[in-house]
Amino acid sequence: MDTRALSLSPLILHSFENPTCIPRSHNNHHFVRLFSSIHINRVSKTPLAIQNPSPTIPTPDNGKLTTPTLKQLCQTHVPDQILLRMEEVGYVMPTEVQRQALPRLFTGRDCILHAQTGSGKTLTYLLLIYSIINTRKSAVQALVLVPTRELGMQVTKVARILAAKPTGVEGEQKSCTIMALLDGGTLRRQKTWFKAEPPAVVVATVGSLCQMLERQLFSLGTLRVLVVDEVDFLFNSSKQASSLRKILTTYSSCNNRQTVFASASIPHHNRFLHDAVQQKWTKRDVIHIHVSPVEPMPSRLYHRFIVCDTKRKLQTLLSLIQSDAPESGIIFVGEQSEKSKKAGNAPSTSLLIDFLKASYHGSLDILLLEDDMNFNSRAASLLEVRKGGGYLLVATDVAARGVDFPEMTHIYNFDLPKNAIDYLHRAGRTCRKPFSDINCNVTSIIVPEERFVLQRYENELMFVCEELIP
Ligand SMILES: Nc1ncnc2c1ncn2[C@@H]1O[C@H](COP(=O)(O)OP(=O)(O)OP(=O)(O)O)[C@@H](O)[C@H]1O
Repeated sequence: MDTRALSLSPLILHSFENPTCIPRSHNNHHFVRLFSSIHINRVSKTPLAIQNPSPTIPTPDNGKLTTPTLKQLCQTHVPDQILLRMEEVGYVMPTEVQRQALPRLFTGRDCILHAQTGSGKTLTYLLLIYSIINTRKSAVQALVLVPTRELGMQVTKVARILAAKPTGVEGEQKSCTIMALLDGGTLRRQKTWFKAEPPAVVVATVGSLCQMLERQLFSLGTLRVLVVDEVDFLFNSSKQASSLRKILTTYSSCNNRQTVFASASIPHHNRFLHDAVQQKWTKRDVIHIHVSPVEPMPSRLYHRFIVCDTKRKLQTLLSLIQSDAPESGIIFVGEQSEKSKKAGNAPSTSLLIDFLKASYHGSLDILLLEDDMNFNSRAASLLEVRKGGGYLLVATDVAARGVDFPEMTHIYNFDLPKNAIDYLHRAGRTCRKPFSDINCNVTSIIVPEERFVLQRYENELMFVCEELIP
């Protein structure tokens, strides 16, 4: 998968329009900033090189141009109660994706939201949802599709935080109801809820939603906004892709709804845009908002690797943790193969947990999150993580997509991810505080034969990995 060729295409078009701006190096930060806000209408193949696409507004006192606050960006679109709440929980200035996307989303255009991990895509689409739904109407008006239960719980939580009544606001205004319809939940309660009064917003995993739709427990006929988060992951999943297609075309129509696809990675995005229109998943004038196309990972993220032989990997990891002294860290481990399971071997996650419990004497708690755990144990691990206080989370890629761990400072790839996209999402569990200047680290522990694999990821994602000498 050559992600680089595709993510560079906007640059090539822009450089063509402005021959004096052709960059010398893709790692040049000035260049990255200069080109961070280019938009291309790929369907009509019309390059729209917009340097500053969202409004800058004059301040009343001195007439200088300044960046609008989130509230100013949303003011005439999102209800005041949500805006008050948004500021109350600390969302004051927009992140780059919010600044670029919100004015366009409020015009009703379908959109592909393509921006770095931790850049604030969730708040972007939730503000769109709140700008559209009518809380007095008793119907499902917005649907957010997510790949995992963990991400669904997180999105539901943020949506409910925003919908809660702001402090000091009196009155009986009806607040927005948000239902989580996620794998591993019991659908009985949701069935009763649907019958009594349908929620305005549903956050769902594809499997659970389809079960409800197939049993005709509700329909998507009243849908006004459909968001597909981690869209590339969902379309890549053999279990979920065909159901997702059905939701996009059979159960609902793109003419009745505004559709948003979001992810930090949309490989072959030109092709995806083309397909989205052809298959009628979106309307023809869908826009692609691509923030930082030449810097797909946050610039505060430092990438390192250390080479050792397989037998020394555990000891090397321990030495790294001791010298880094992370506030919190995730140790990513590959999933156990079916062959290894059949042979009765213990999974690497268990071996690692046992090793750390025996050899690590620091202050961090050691936790586990993997696919094979039941949903309750997974939720318990996440709850511990969210309490804060410092932990080392041993995890498979179930923790790599979308999950927000704001306090995370270090990622360790005990096993290399399978591809560059997985590297990007694992790395993206750090550097998740917009406007912070704290640097974070991703360290891969590799055997000599894996150096070329990591090199390939560096080329595809355009980052430099520094070697640590043991
Ligand atoms: N305007 C803002 N001001 C302050 N914090 C923000 C703002 N917008 C988002 N955040 C915070 O930034 C963090 C990352 O946001 P979010 O989870 O939406 O990232 P994302 O773009 O969806 O990342 P990923 O691609 O990894 O899913 C969250 O902790 C969120 O609360």
